[in-house]
Amino acid sequence: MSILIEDVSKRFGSFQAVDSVNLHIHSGKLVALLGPSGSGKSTLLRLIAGLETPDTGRIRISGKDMTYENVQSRGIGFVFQHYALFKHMTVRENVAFGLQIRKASRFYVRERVEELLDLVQLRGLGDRYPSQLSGGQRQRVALARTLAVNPQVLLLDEPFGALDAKVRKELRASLRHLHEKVNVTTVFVTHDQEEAMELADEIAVFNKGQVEQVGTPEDIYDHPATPFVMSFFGPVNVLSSAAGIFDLNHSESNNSHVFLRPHDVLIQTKAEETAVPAKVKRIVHLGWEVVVELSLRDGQLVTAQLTRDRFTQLQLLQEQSVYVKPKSAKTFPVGVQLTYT
Ligand SMILES: Nc1ncnc2c1ncn2[C@@H]1O[C@H](COP(=O)(O)OP(=O)(O)OP(=O)(O)O)[C@@H](O)[C@H]1O
Repeated sequence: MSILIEDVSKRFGSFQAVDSVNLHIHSGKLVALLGPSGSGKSTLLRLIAGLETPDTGRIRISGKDMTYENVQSRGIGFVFQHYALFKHMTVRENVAFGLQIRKASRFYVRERVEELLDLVQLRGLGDRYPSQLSGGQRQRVALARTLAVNPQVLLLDEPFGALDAKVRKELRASLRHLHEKVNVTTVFVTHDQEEAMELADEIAVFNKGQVEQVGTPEDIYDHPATPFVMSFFGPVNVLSSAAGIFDLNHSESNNSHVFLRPHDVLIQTKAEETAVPAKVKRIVHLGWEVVVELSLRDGQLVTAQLTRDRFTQLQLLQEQSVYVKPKSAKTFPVGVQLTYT
């Protein structure tokens, strides 16, 4: 089931939470809404669910205008960060709940619940109560309970937000696995760039209520449309002038900022036509990678990230004179919003 968001806006008092958003979520895809806190992701999710009504625009699910339909008629399953399971019910009873309300036959409920417990890898825990489960297991029950009634669309609002890093990683893998099996159109809110990249078929990057870019994780990482998007996706050097890092014949004008990923800064010990002189200021060892801070000839600082092997090859020392050149860089005109902070 596809979801079409057409020019949707939502204001709370004088605050524009969602600002003229257009987004096409294709059937069967897992799409992440990614952005900093307060950028409007959850509000858009609530608008899709029917928990809020937009001020302007249309929301179509499978082609049907659902903008003013109530929550129940939208066929949507919702999982929140703190999903309240029924504490007095076992796992099995929790998963069965929606089916029993819909008066499904006892036989169907029994079969379906076991199938779902299998799907979320909780077979054998059906008789436990929520208090006897870990946080990750509870979110799996929440997913099974939501999927039990075959929603047309699954909406997840930071579902792993309250869990520790290791459990989050495990649950990401199981959500991806589950999505491949169930193939329900899924919209996932997160502020974690790595989570979005690992899970999503497509990412919509939010900033101040607007969508800055939509694309596959590779697309967005390799071809960020704006400085905001580039700086949101991992560390980046922002240089105020191109002259410091490009050789002087380079065509980049000084009316632009240069955005350069640390792993795209190449260091060498010998002079070369396109490399510019720099000095090693600081060396930080981080296990398999080494971060080197350099000062360029015009005083600008730039951070390079290299593998330990490459570092050992170069045998860099503090205050050493070296040569650097960008493997790849992006320039954005002066005057646009530079980063998300
Ligand atoms: N019901 C409401 N009444 C007033 N303001 C609201 C309401 N819901 C959301 N907002 C405001 O709208 C803005 C966007 O909120 P939203 O929850 O959509 O952001 P978000 O990107 O999901 O951020 P987070 O990750 O922190 O939840 C926030 O500044 C929030 O305070």
